[in-house]
This record gives sequence, structure tokens and C-alpha cells, in this order.
Amino acid sequence: TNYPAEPFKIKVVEPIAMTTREERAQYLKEAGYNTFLLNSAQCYIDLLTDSGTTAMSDNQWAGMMLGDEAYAGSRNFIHLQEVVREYYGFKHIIPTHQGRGAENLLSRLCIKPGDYVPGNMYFTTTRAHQELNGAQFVDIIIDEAHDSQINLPFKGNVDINKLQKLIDEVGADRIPYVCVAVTVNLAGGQPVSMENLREVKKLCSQHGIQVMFDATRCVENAYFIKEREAAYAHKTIREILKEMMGYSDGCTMSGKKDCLVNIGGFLCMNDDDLYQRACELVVLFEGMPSYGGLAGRDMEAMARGIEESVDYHYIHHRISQCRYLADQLVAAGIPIVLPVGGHAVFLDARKFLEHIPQEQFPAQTLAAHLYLESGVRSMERGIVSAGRNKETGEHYRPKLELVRLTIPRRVYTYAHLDVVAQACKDLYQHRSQLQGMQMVYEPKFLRFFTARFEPV
Ligand SMILES: CC1=C(O)/C(=C\N=C(/Cc2ccc(O)c(F)c2)C(=O)O)C(COP(=O)(O)O)=CN1
Repeated sequence: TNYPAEPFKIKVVEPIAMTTREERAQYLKEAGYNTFLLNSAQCYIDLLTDSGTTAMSDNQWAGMMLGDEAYAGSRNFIHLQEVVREYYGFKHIIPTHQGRGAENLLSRLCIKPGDYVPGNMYFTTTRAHQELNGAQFVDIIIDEAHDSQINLPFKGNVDINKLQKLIDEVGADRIPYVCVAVTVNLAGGQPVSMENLREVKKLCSQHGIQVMFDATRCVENAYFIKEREAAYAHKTIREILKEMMGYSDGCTMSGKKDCLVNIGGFLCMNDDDLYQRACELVVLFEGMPSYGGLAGRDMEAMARGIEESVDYHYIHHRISQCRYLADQLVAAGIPIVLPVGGHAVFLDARKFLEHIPQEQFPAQTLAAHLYLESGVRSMERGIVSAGRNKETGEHYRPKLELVRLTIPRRVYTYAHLDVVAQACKDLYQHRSQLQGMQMVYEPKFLRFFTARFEPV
């Protein structure tokens, strides 16, 4: 496998934190053994998230100087609107401060209590807004997506039979839209094939059900289609992206990922009536429909980021970095989610720490110790992130108990990934010495962000 050199040269550098193990032990204790509660200055290589951690290009920074901060009808909004129409093909766009802003609007606009929103595996904030508006999330992803070791090219795919079954059971009028994530974050950044997208849209159109994409990592999804779906090998990323989005009626977007910005998002739709209702609602939560909680400069940076994101050399390098790290871990026999996803390498904490039961939070334990031993920050994506069933109050117990090593776009080099790989290997050697943890503070919503733990 060839690993392309970084397709950029470095113009500005930001020194990173060098810490000792003693210092990290103190920091970790103060952070309640929760990597979310560490300070950036305490993290050597920060793989917590790819969200908002992107390095912007000189072109984007130049765009920041061209912010038209008019309250209404900013030039930058017009540019963003043009770019979204050109690259994604949607008729309408409403900027929001980030993905959650779009999820809030879409859920309030389309969901009524008692509805069902089917989707290819849950995502924390997406499900939270669906439930907040009275819907029940229904997982319609293929079964294999819940098994970290099954190596399929499109593990993010929707199981059409599961969708058909739900339609038969509850009726189309109880399904305001199907939420298709491209890629599927919690399955390990797994893509959806163009063929599957086509099938989902066909079935939904037959029943008059909207398809709404979570387009957060849609360029990574396009790359995997080019790489793994024969019919698209000779298409450009841009052509694939446009066709993909055509199999939806709209999307929510966290621009903080594939749009290469540090803040920003948007809601798109083709339906004029939905757009008008969204314009009425956005002024309550985000601001005028022409800025949606963003400064003009942010919209300019996002418009330019979208244009850059479909460059093959950029996305080929971005995905190759994930593969580079994964290949080293696989060679060392370390259990990770297969196949390698688009934005991260996911350690299988259940296999890594077989001796720790799920109710002692293996992924949380692994993330904490990886930081302690190496200064590498990662994110728990297991039972803590899954939260509690709001009916029974019991922990959801996901099959996937993962630690996400999330690679920011255009930030780290292969040398940093060598450090991460070595840290994982060292920890794997000593894994039997790790003990589980107990949660000593459990927040009410999305507990993983601010929960605190102690070793049992
Ligand atoms: C597929 C998808 C996302 O990945 C996503 C965000 N992702 C984050 C930040 C984050 C979100 C939720 C967590 O439990 C979490 F611990 C981390 C992340 O790191 O992956 C959003 C929401 O977009 P916003 O962050 O712009 O509002 C919508 N859809």
C-alpha cells in the first residue's frame, strides 16, 4: 500500500505539549479519567476528534479577511449558497452554527411525537434531537456493522428489509424521514455504497418518505465509492459526491469535518415549503436565514473548504493516514474495527481489555490509560457514549465498545502516527495490568462529555 506524502507544505506551526507521565497522571485525575475534560495544553497528540480540528488552507484564511459582516444578505452567504448548489446540488441551504444546529431545526420541523426515525446506526446528538422531539430512533443498518471484525467494503449500508419491515409495521405517515449517515461515525467511519443509496431512495419515494442525509463526512464516503465500487473507479470525487447527494431530499451537515472549517454547518433541502418553514424557525435558534449563527468570514471559509474538499490528492492523503496507522496496529495484532474507516482508527476495547466487563467501562479505561502512558488523547465510543435507555433507565449495551483515534484533517504527519502506533503497542503489551473504572458523576444528557470516573 502506498502512503502519499502530505499534499501540502507547512507555512505556520503550532508547538505541541510535551508532558511527563507524572504530570499526565495528575491531569488525568483532575479530569475525572475523562479525556473530554483534559485541556488541550495537556495533550501531546490530540486524536479526540476530527470535528473542528482541521487546519485551514491559506486560501481559506485569505477568505477570513473577506468576511462581509452585513447582518442580512452577506456576500459570503451568496458564495456559500452557490458552492452548496454546485457541489451538493440542493436547492436551498440554511447556515447553522454547526451540525447540531441543523439537527435541531430538522427534528423540530419534521418530527411529531410518536414518530419513528430509521437510520443507519445511531449518532449521539442526532438521536438526542430526534428523541427530544418525540421520535423513536430505529436502527436499520446491516447487522455486520455491529461486528468490529467483519471486513465488508460498505458496512454503513442500510438493510432494505429492516426499512421495509418498519414501513409495514408503523406506516409511512409515522416516518417523517429516513436519516442516512454518510459515513457512519460509530460503526467506525463506514461508508454507504451508491447502489444502496439508490435503493433506499427508491423505496422511500414509493412511500412518499423523505431521505435526509447526515452529510458530515460525505467526501470520505465519496472516496470509498470511488475506491470500492467498480462503476465509479473512473469518476471524480466531485462527480460521485453530486450523484450521492441526489439520492436524498436534503441533509444536515457539520461543516467541522469534511467542509474543512473550525466552526459551521448547514441544513439543506429541495422542498420549497420545508425551506420556508425552516426560515421561520432558524431566526429563533441561529439568526437570519442568511447567516444562521455564523460570521460572514466563517461562511466564506466553509465555501472555500467545500471547494478544496473534493480535491483527490487531499482526500487520498487524508484516508491514507488512517490506513497508515491501522496497518501498523493490525501488524502488531491489536484489535481494531475493520475495514478501516475514513476519519479514524477505532480500537476494539472489548477485545483489547477482555478481562474488564462492559459495566466497568473498558473503552473509557483504555482511552484514559492511552493518554496516561503517551499523551495521546482519544475518545470513548462504547457503553458510556451509548447512554441509558430513557424508558428502562438501563445502560444501552452496544456490541461495539470502541476507542476512537480520530485523525484531524491536514494537521498531523506520519511521524505523529508512528508515535500513536508505538503507544498502542506498548499499552497492548501491558493490557492485563489495566483495571476497570466506576462512574462517580453521571450527567443527565449526553453523559460522556462531562462524566467523571475513578478506578475500581
Ligand atoms: C456524524 C455526525 C457527527 O460526527 C457529529 C459530530 N461529531 C463529533 C463531535 C461530537 C458530537 C457528539 C459526540 O457524542 C461527541 F462525542 C463528539 C465527533 O467528534 O465525531 C454531528 C454533530 O455535529 P456538530 O458537532 O457540528 O454539532 C452530527 N453527525
